[in-house]
Amino acid sequence: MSAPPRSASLRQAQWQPHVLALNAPQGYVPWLTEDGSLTARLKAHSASFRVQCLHQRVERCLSDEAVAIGMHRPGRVWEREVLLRCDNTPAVFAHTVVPMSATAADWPLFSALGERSLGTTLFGDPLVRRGVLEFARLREGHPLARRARAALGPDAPDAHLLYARRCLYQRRRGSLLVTEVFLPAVLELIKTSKNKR
Ligand SMILES: C=C(O[C@@H]1C=C(C(=O)O)C=C[C@H]1O)C(=O)O
Repeated sequence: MSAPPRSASLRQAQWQPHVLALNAPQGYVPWLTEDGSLTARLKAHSASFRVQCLHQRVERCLSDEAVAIGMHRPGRVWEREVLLRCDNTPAVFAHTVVPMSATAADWPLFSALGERSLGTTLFGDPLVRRGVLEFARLREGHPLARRARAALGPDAPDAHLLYARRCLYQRRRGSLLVTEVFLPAVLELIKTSKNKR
């Protein structure tokens, strides 16, 4: 099978289950592999936490997430993108997609989340099944790297390698894929949290 054209490979990340393969900065690993809610961890490491909802609308899913959410090819999904802000500094850019086949019975709270954290609806719901975490380094050309930088505006860091993780959640007959892109500010949170010990 011929390799995808170079532009296609730039738009796709190599998602894998082994965080150590990323060679991420040491401080990142416990955050990337956080088993609980990332919201809870961010709240514990900051004086104020806010979910800034960038949009929630129907979009076409990314080429490297279609199969993960059970679609044969990229198609229409509900897409939610947010910045998680710690002490008003963006720490995580999060991108969530839900196939249009899902019903309100599958994800009853998703459509009206607004600036409440998605995590508060996923963790603690006995019907939600969480899949395995996958990890990737996002190249500058990856759509989520581009969107994260666009969301940061003039404060966007220089061409940093962005480390990301994603996880598939299932509830009744619905799937929901959450991808979290760790912004360089998380490293500052990690350093300050270490200094507080
Ligand atoms: C899944 C969680 O929810 C967080 C909040 C999100 C949102 O509000 O859209 C998206 C991703 C997460 O970082 C979590 O807290 O672990």
